[in-house]
Amino acid sequence: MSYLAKLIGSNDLLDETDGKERKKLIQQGFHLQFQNINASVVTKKKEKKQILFNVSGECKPGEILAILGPSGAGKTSLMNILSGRSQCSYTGELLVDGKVPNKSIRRKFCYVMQQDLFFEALTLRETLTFTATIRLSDSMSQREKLKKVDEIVEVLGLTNCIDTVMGGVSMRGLSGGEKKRASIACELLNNPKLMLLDEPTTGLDSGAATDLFAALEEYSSTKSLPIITTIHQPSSHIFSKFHNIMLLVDGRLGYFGDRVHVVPYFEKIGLPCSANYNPADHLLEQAKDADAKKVLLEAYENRNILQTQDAETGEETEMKKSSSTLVEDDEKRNNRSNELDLKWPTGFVTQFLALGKRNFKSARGQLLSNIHLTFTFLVAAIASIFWFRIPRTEERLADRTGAIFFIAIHTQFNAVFQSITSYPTECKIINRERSSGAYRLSAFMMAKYISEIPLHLIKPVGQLILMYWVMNLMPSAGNFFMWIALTILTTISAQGIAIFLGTLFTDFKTLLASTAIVMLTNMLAGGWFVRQLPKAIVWLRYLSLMGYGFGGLFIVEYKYGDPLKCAPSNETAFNVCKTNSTNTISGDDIVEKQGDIMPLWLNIVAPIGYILLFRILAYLNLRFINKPNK
Ligand SMILES: Nc1ncnc2c1ncn2[C@@H]1O[C@H](COP(=O)(O)OP(=O)(O)OP(=O)(O)O)[C@@H](O)[C@H]1O
Repeated sequence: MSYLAKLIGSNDLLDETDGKERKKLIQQGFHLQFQNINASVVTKKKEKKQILFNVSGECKPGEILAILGPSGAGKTSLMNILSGRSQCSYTGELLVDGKVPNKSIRRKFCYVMQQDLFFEALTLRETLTFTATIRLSDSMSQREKLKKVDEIVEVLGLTNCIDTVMGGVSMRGLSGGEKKRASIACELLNNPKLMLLDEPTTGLDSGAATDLFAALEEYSSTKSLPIITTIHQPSSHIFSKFHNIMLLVDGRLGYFGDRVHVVPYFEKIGLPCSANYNPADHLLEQAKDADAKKVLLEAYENRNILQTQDAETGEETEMKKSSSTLVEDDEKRNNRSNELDLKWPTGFVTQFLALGKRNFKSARGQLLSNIHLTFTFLVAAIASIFWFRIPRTEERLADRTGAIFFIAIHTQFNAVFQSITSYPTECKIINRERSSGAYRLSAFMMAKYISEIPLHLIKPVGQLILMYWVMNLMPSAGNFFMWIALTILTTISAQGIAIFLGTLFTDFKTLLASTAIVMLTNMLAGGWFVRQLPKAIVWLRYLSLMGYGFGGLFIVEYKYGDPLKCAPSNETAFNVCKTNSTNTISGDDIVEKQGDIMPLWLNIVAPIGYILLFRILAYLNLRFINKPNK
């Protein structure tokens, strides 16, 4: 039995759970109607470009609507608008069961986008388990959720690759077709009431594509689920599964109506399709041909399919009644997206734990990869060679201070740049998940802040353990543990800067450039390279995390360490060496000579402030400014 046949046979897939007693319900899907959708984008040259022109249509429960059209016709743009995730500006009307959809209705839309996005290092099982844990109601036990995962895996034919990593740019994993099915599986776990599929056959061979649509057709009719799909070149077999066809030609409607009427319609307008020729191919050829396009658009302008259909059924839809008054614009849409809706499928704790687990697994693969561990060890080894067993003497004071500064800046640069490298893919996935209302932002942020900390600490602490003894830093347990504590503090606070910048700049090149500028300023203001900052920017010293990191280590090493042996009296830079009979320089003298070193308490309190400040700023930025499209 093919996986599609099994899918058809699975009655459980969309069952709702009601407390202890699980009732099998036939899922009644939504009736989606849209009218006069006009959309435009602003090009790089700052010109407004209209990409959709008065596009109208509908999809009833249990029907499959296929949106066809040549590349660039506007199919994906329309799908983005219907799913509520469009970034372009648009006007028009969209109704679900006769009402403007709110956030909780939109959460029941599932949208399988063209690009499959996953955390590369997670296996398919981990990915689906995460989705089930977070998207299926808390009233289901984890065992039931896992059972559902198994069912979906089986019906979608993914059993053989369940323990394969998802893969992506940096590692190989699932094939394209498997990833597409994995995307569908993730969405099915959300018990959708409307399915939107953008090019679901990409990466599938013709047999698998046919199977997929056979299943979708059956699925749609048994669950009364409306499915809207874009598709490039369906075979005639797949074409026969569609109930309605929408043909887009340069953003305009070339045809919208019943699939069985499409061939007679084309014949009627003078664009006949040869017998035994795939109607889908014919439609696309006409939509590309300059002369045929004109005929198509003119013919369609003089016809209103919705009205024709209504005339056939004798019904007047609410959409038609309200079309002249209910025109949705960007402002209304934004207001609507701010509506308070507390109906999350799962509670904060479930979301926090699941997100923390996923984040940990995903970051572990990246932060503790062999290449990173080798790099960490090599840096520690090279630094240890350069600063090998520095004697506690005045002659080597500059070298010892240089080693302290190196450790302070290396810890921070490492924490920041390692954090930002994962953002480009991570941000896209998270925006997509937030758009579909998968979890609370607060649960995500808390999970991100906490789950990654141990991973971020392993390398700097490991490096420090090696370098501390080889470099001959103050040989006392108290000092050593203070160094470890300060390194942990510096790492966590630097990670906060990276998280904030990552939420601020979504484009990776901009993120990289701005991080470099922030870190350079941070370093220059830190009091090592420039001792006397110009008056106008002296305040930067108080913002420099590098300065606090360096200052803390400096005080612990000198002030709370053994004194240094003086240089010969004709070479010493310390007056105390000329008068002091012990021939040593105390930590206080060194701190005083260095100048511009903040007290230890401030070097601890300020990074703690950074930890909180940048994490709060990152949350507020994602909450109110860099919001995903709803
Ligand atoms: N942000 C944007 N800036 C400029 N042009 C855009 C933008 N988004 C979409 N477009 C343009 O809008 C038109 C429709 O794009 P869309 O991706 O919807 O087409 P499509 O039919 O889905 O194409 P394909 O089948 O190749 O995916 C194209 O001409 C595209 O270049």
